[in-house]
Amino acid sequence: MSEKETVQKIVPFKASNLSKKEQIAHMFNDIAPRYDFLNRFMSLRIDVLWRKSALKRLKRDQPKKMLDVATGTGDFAIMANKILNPDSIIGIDISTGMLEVGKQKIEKLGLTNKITLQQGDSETISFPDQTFDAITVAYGVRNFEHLEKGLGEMLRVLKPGGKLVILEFSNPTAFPIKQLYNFYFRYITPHIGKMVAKSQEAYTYLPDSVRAFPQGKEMCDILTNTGFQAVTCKTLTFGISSVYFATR
Ligand SMILES: C[S@@+](CC[C@H](N)C(=O)[O-])C[C@H]1O[C@@H](n2cnc3c(N)ncnc32)[C@H](O)[C@@H]1O
Repeated sequence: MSEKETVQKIVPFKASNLSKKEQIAHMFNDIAPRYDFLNRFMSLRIDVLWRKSALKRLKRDQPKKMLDVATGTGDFAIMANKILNPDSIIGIDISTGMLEVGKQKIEKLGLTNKITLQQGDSETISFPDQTFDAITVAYGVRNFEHLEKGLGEMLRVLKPGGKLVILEFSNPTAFPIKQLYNFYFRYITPHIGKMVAKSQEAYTYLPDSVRAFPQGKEMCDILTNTGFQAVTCKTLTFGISSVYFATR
């Protein structure tokens, strides 16, 4: 079985008959109210630095029309607006619970004229070909039911020369970070998830899916085979996260 097939089989609710996509939507609906807090708490706010580092790469491209795929509660879209100041950003996600939290944040920030969140599936993006100057995805691609389908759709809606930025967890390889990270992810995160978000499944699914997800060269090859060009990967903080850049 290839890595790709393995990650598709990793689901949050092992006894459920629902598809991976349905389970993912349910899981994120459940944890939506606590999602932002847990992100900051569990990463000791380092995720904010990773997000900034990923988005800064788009500065020289000055994208005007942006799409944030798997936008969740909109954090990446909100930061993209601040750093890149495009004309508009559309965020799509399959979880209505996450979108609801995001919409409230955007309204409070007075950004409804710039950022629009709407329900949408990365595997069937409801925009015409060549619509966007740049597409961003933070911690989303690992959750897709069909990774290549999602990547193919992003390629389709990007303008020629348009840029894709993917931020995703990866597995550190160096001693002792690898050992500390594995211990934290395997034994601590599920308990924090259970206590705070009342969902041990979500925070057990997190390390399981990260472990199985293609990363580094393997992920670059998948992007290249999908049709992206100039694909590069940069690891962040000992390889705990990775950013992939690609051009249509
Ligand atoms: C870990 S959250 C990331 C949210 C946000 N991008 C962030 O950086 O905080 C993953 C998100 O991916 C969404 N997702 C998973 N599969 C999706 C799909 N096929 N299409 C759109 N969104 C999807 C989930 O609903 C969830 O909100």
